[in-house]
Amino acid sequence: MAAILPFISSGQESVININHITMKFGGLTAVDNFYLDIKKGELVGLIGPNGAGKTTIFNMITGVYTPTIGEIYFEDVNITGLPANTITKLGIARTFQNIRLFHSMTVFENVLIAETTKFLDYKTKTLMATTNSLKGKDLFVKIQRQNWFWPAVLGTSKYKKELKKMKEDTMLLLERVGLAEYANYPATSLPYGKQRKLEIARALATAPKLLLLDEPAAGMNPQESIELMDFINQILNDFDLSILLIEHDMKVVMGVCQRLTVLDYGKIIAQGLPDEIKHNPEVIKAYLGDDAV
Ligand SMILES: Nc1ncnc2c1ncn2[C@@H]1O[C@H](COP(=O)(O)OP(=O)(O)OP(=O)(O)O)[C@@H](O)[C@H]1O
Repeated sequence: MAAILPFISSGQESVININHITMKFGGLTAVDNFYLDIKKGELVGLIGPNGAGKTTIFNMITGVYTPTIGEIYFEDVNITGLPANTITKLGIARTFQNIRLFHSMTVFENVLIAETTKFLDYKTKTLMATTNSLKGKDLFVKIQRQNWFWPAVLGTSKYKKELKKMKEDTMLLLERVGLAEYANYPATSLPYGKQRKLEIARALATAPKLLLLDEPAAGMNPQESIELMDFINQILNDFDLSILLIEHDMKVVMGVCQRLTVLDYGKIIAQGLPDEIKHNPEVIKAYLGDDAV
């Protein structure tokens, strides 16, 4: 096996430090002793064949799963096992492999609902995170009607002020990501590439410091992938972010990532710069099989 060179620290502050985490599902070890340190402003790629454990790592970072072994530190806070909504509030946002927009809402409303999560109380956030039967507008209406939250604030000047600010922030965000002209369009009427962009915009509305992107180029045509690369670079700079990117499209991975970690069967098989990874025999073997090396 080729040597795994440790990443040489740039001396910058870490945004996240993943400290040797393992995730077991019964007898299956989906992730085995995974570690990664991401610095502020970095864009790191997490790649590997299907089933390698990439999404499971996102699920551990975001609180969907608690690692069987190991710890995760976000800005020096141990977030291992914290509820997902607390982790969002601390500053980690994600997108999913399959687009998860609120279908019956407009572009504006999709971002507004994420803006509101900055203001909603714990119970409301839990409801949003756990309500599977309600979608889109129905969910929004239900949240607004909750007699343990909204009546207390509805009509008060504080609420009105906050709502006004949320709407302004939503419009500002849509302008910054180039979606303002579509604000009143139904979200699902947008072309596929723009729906992906909207999903990322919705994640940005929670003001993350770390953004996890799970296969954002999936299903995109070559032109949309090129635009996505520009967009990822733009938000990295404009929103003062760090990004961890899962992606199968190697053109996108090699085009935007500053360094890469490669997984196979839950284990790290290589870490390094894109050019080093491209020629790493272990990586070529994992993707193409023994005959390739
Ligand atoms: N909740 C779960 N229960 C049992 N097994 C699981 C669970 N979640 C994931 N796995 C298994 O863990 C392994 C890693 O899955 P994971 O989805 O993390 O891989 P991946 O690298 O993201 O794959 P892909 O590129 O296809 O999305 C797979 O064998 C998967 O079947």
